[in-house]
Amino acid sequence: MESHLPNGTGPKAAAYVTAQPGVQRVPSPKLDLFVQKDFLDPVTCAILVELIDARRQPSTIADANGDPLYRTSETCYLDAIDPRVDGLERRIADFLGVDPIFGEPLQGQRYAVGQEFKAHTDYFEPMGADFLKYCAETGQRTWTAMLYLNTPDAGGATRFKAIDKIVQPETGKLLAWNNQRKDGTPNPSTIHHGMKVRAGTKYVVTKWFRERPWPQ
Ligand SMILES: O=C(O)CCC(=O)C(=O)O
Ligand SMILES: [Fe+2]
Repeated sequence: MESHLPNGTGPKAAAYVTAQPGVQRVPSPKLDLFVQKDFLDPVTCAILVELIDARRQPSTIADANGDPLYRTSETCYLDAIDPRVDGLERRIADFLGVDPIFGEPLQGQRYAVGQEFKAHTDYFEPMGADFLKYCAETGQRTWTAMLYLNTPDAGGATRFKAIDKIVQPETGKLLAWNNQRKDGTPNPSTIHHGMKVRAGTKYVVTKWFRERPWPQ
């Protein structure tokens, strides 16, 4: 398998993920977006749902834009000391070919009916007020890996509006994209929207990787 830089950056990053068994690459020249069904088994997904339910707090955002309904979900950090979380973090890093030292702690999100995360990008705006606060030490975000832990009864899809692609939430399905273009600049075509849940509850975990190691 082709290698790329250990933080997941560089022109070969997408080639590495494309070579993973069973992965689907969403065809688009605008961004590197991948879907892997059944990445995690339903029993482990259910355990993670329980961990999120036990720890959830209202979500926050960087570069707050004054819209209190921008991100209405609840969030928690999941502790890598828990062996089930640690195993998943290593599997995600292996899938992307990224060294786990570049990973932020795994984050869980819970969306009740009507909750959403409006259209946004996961990288930090280079000219934004919060850029230095979030990026001075560890650099920009490189890859996002997001795993659906359950299948909500209705709604809760993830929409990539720049490429007109909607991914439906499904227990165990992994979604991963490169937040950078091949030249290392942030890719605005990664803009995505965690759409409103219409019935039931939606649970996801998200893992972001950085250009430089995350302090352990
Ligand atoms: O829940 C979703 O579908 C998207 C979540 C998301 O974009 C994020 O947490 O950054
Ligand atoms: Fe996001």
